[in-house]
Amino acid sequence: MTPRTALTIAGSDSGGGAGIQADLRTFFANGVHGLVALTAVTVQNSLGVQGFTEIPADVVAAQIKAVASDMGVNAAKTGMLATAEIIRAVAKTLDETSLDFPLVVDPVAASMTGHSLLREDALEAIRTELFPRATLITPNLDEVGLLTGISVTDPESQRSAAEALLEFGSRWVLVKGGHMRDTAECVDLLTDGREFVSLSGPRYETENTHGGGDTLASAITASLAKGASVPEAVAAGKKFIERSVAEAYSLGAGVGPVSPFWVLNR
Ligand SMILES: Nc1ncnc2c1ncn2[C@@H]1O[C@H](COP(=O)(O)OP(=O)(O)OP(=O)(O)O)[C@@H](O)[C@H]1O
Ligand SMILES: Cc1ncc(CO)c(N)n1
Repeated sequence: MTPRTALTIAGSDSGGGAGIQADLRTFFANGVHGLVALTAVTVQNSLGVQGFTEIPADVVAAQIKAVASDMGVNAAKTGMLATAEIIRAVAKTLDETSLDFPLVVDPVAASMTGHSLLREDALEAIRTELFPRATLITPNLDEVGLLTGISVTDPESQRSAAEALLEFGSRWVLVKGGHMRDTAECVDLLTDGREFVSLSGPRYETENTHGGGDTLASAITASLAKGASVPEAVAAGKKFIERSVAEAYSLGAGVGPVSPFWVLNR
């Protein structure tokens, strides 16, 4: 049987734990065929990002057109987009394909070690060009701060930030709480302005969370590709990332990756 398809528009992580590598292994683990529009090649390992080179914007656009016109896209996600020019090309191409698939925008600004994955001015382009086209956006707390100026420290500020982010035009917002390190639970807040869903799970004691945000967003995208509603897809994504953090492994001298391998032993 032909599986559903999910498209990732994102960068490559030479360390294999984040970026398109995280997306493809998560799509596979969720029974979805992964399609790729590569935006950048990063040079990185467990210690951080040493640099990146972006793919020309017209080549990013051509990759999206090639797969969308021939293979069909059931859902898509964006990760590292590198430059404002690529972001504009992605927005234009998504409009031109005029396919009605759900779009998850993970506004990746920096790696977890703090290295920038976006040229200056590009986060603003994600906000203006992609958020209005997004079914769901999935910022972490650092990205929430950059986008809204709100510093999330508790459930009230998490809710205010979610409401402020909705103003940028996406249908749903998921404010991830992984970076609120002094809480016993990891609480992510999902809202469309009417429904507020607090997704709570244990915070595992591990330093190895490389690729966690990408894995969550791609697990959500895979569920959307299979026809789930946004609340269903986010709940499934949260379960998926929880197990993947619980089974994260050390690799290299720095931060190891979250692991989707647990699905092989189910
Ligand atoms: N230690 C942990 N234990 C359990 N779940 C976690 C842990 N850390 C993060 N998570 C969950 O992982 C997902 C990603 O959250 P986070 O806020 O860390 O995003 P992120 O910063 O984009 O990820 P990263 O930069 O690590 O790729 C969220 O669902 C969050 O609740
Ligand atoms: C290529 C790439 N995309 C996203 C992230 C964020 O996890 C990363 N470290 N590298």
